[in-house]
Amino acid sequence: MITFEEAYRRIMLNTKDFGDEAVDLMKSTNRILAESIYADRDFPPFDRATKDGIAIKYESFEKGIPYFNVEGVVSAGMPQQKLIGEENCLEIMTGAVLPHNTDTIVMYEDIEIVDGFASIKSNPRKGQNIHKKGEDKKQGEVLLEKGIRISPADIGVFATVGKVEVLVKKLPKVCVISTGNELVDISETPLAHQIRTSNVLSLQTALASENIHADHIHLLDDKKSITQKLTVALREYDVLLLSGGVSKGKYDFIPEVLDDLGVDKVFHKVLQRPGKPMWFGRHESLKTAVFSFPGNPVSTFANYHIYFLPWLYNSLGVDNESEFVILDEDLPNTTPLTLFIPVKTFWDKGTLMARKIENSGSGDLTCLAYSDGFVCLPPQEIPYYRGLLVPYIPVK
Ligand SMILES: Nc1nc2c(c(=O)[nH]1)N[C@H]1C(S)=C(S)[C@@H](COP(=O)(O)OP(=O)(O)OC[C@H]3O[C@@H](n4cnc5c(N)ncnc54)[C@H](O)[C@@H]3O)O[C@H]1N2
Ligand code: MOO
Ligand SMILES: [Mg+2]
Repeated sequence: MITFEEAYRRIMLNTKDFGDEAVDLMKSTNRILAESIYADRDFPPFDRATKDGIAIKYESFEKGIPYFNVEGVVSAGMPQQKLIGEENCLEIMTGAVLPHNTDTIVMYEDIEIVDGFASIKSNPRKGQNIHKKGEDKKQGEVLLEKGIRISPADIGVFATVGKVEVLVKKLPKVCVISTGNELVDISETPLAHQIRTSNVLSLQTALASENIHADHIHLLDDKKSITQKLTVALREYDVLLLSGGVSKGKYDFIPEVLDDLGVDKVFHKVLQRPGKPMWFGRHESLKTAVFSFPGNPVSTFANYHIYFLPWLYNSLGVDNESEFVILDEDLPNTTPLTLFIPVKTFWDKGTLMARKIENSGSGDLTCLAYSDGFVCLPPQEIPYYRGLLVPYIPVK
């Protein structure tokens, strides 16, 4: 059986670029930007008033002129105006273009206007209250780098440069597949020997937060129908995420059927808990990636985060930054397995700490609802002790 590190390495050797696509900017949040965004003009594009007040020529103030004749009012949205008399002023509003022949703005709070004449009560500085053309960015400068995850703030940048559509990384077409005769729909009342399906709903929801709207197929424990449905699914999707039917049981047909259908096994079973019977493979000609997660709910959920998400991010060209937390208690690992322990994190004096969520094993799905990630503890003779920094896989 291979180690977790080896399984992870093999998964990362099988990532795939799904190409790029143009999408409406309003639908691009959380997608990965596939082009760099440049300033189409200087920012700001003109000398912009930053205060409501009057625009003057500073030289006139320096000369000691006591009253400035108000020539008119300039508002945002007006083309550039001109101060005619150098010793006069123009009232100006925030966002307006600085008029010709002016170089300084004095805000209303620092002036008094009586009968069309403004007097200045403060001591203005030459050039004050003006956001200079090109001060933020020059035309042609990179505003956003290719490869970032698009945030609402980035939408504002797209809008300001007129990017109605942006190029983003294409997402894979994903199908989540549940298996098992014991599973019934959530709308049904299960009989004593049945349970409601839950794993695939968690997976679909997790995928939705990656902007992936996955289809769902259910497979009964019957080899013939599994073969038929997987034959179609392998052709229709880029990625299959299966849950269950992958262990040693008499009805765990998945590895066998995948093999029959020509999916090349990259590995089956990993020295880890939960999630040991994990199977991963790829169909050479169809290029479908198959993640077959062990059916116990914690195993499916953990392995989605441990293997699938890093694979997805890598395929999309996103940096997969490692995260760490500090243990709030001693956690030994005397097994030969890498343990992924569900934890609840909390901040303590600026440090992110993690405390184990007690659970009765990988069938205990309620523990997932109380945790917000897994700590990763590879086999080690001495116990992991309180205060130690350990790798952390946040649940997304
Ligand atoms: N002889 C052995 N038995 C088992 C081993 C082993 O190494 N040798 N491994 C155990 C481990 S670890 C796990 S994890 C499970 C994995 O089993 P399968 O992948 O074959 O999954 P199933 O048998 O189909 O189901 C297991 C368990 O999970 C429940 N389940 C499955 N799908 C769903 C779903 N969509 N929603 C909710 N719950 C689901 C299912 O009802 C079972 O209770 O094998 C151990 N056995
Ligand atoms: O890995 Mo199983 O996931 O231990 O129950
Ligand atoms: Mg089984």
